[in-house]
Amino acid sequence: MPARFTKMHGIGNDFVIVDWREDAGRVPNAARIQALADRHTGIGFDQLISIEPARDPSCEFYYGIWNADGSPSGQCGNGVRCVAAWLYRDGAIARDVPVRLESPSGPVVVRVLDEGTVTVDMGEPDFTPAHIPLEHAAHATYTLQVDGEDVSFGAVSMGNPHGVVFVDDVADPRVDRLGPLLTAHPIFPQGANIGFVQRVAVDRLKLRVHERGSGWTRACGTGACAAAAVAHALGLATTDVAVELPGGTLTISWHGPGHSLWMTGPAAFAFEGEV
Ligand SMILES: N[C@H](CCC[C@H](N)C(=O)O)C(=O)O
Repeated sequence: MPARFTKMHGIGNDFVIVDWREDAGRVPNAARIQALADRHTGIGFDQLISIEPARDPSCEFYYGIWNADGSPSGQCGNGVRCVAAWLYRDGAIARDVPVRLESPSGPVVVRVLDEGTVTVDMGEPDFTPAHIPLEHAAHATYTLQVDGEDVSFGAVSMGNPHGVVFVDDVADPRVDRLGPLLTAHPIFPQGANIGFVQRVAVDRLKLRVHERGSGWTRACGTGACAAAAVAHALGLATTDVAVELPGGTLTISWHGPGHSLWMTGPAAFAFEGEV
């Protein structure tokens, strides 16, 4: 039986959204996800995202997240903005009202500002190594020998694992080499999304992310959150930061430990389809 889907993106990080509200608890086959994610022989996407009935009674809906390689994830920042926009267009949630949605790593709160803009309370960044997870004692920054050079990075969980490397120029070819090596490094037992941050100003960062399970993407919402959180924690960025990714800019606001981190940005519809 053909299945309907909606193709969406958050500043170029692209998704297939499937409505499984009548179909709770499906666990999609990794090989099937890989086939659909293929940009030549499938639909093509960075992540598959399902909309399902909430398991947590305090939440309105649950959303599942799978990378292009079929691996699951605990959070997707650009994706949850698209889920909110999808539910708003469907009439399932209202505009300008905080709505709790349940991710695999726990609840977040979304608010649809207008058809194409969503703000999200992403919860508090978690720097505890065991929660990232990261195989190391807790430090402000970590240093690894990678590809014959010392690489320093910050590490944080936004519900999924992130490493954050500060560089002088995100266009440096060294970045292309280090991304996959760090994503797969054993210090991250579940892999990691690796962001390379160029500090343009105290309130403006340039960012490229090599995503676990999907590779280089045009944007990574949790990656923007992680970059802003690590930069703020290291005293390199203020509380309100514009994060410029290849696909566009996100606004991140974080007032430090004990506070939620807010992410605001676009969500766009591309097309509907059946597969
Ligand atoms: N690749 C990520 C999931 C998608 C994150 C990204 N697309 C975002 O917008 O946060 C992981 O395996 O944790």
